[in-house]
Amino acid sequence: MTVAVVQFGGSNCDRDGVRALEHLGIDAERVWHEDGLPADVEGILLPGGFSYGDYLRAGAMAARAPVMREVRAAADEGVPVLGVCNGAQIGCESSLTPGAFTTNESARFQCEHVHCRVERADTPWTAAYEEGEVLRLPIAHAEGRFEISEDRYAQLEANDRILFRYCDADGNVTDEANPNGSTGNVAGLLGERESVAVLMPHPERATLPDLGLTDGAGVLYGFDPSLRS
Ligand SMILES: NC(=O)CC[C@H](N)C(=O)O
Repeated sequence: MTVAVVQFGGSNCDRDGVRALEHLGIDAERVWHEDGLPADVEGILLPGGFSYGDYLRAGAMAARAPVMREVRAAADEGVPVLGVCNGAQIGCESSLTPGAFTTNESARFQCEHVHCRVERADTPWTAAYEEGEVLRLPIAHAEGRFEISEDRYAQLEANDRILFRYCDADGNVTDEANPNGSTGNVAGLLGERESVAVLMPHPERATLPDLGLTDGAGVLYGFDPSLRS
């Protein structure tokens, strides 16, 4: 299993992604977007950062890079694709996942630890957890507010595509526990296939024990569930 961590100009979590994946025993390599995906790619991580300086809208320009056509084709074949933070913004901008990530309610960049509730534990990205489990994860974004029209939100819920919601330490999904004003406290969601997911919190920054938090490792095991203990 080799995961391609796709680096755009301005990505800054690509190395963190590789380190976290390798810590879990998952082979990973950084791939410069202009070089295209390796032919034998088995997983794709769209890492966090500030691709193209977040100009226009965060993720908007990277979403239009030619490599994203390859990412879409791989996703359609069932290759697991995970977008983290700026990667989540790229995922929504390229319609791998519905909705959009826009400016935080605070209109500020927020770098803090939050709680997230696992909404379903029967997907590759969440099978390491219990449904309702509360995770402690870092966020670091200025444009993390998930927005979607009312009817598409209803569809998301009806199709059970919400993976994580911001919550308090006891798992209550409240306005106070919503760090950025996201619709429905949504912190992560699935694409059309369960093998495609995006989330704003950073699982790769909560995997290496030296960093203090390890709750994110379960998400990364989505690339290779056989390694999960
Ligand atoms: N950590 C990141 O990926 C940053 C996300 C994005 N550039 C923002 O500030 O919204």
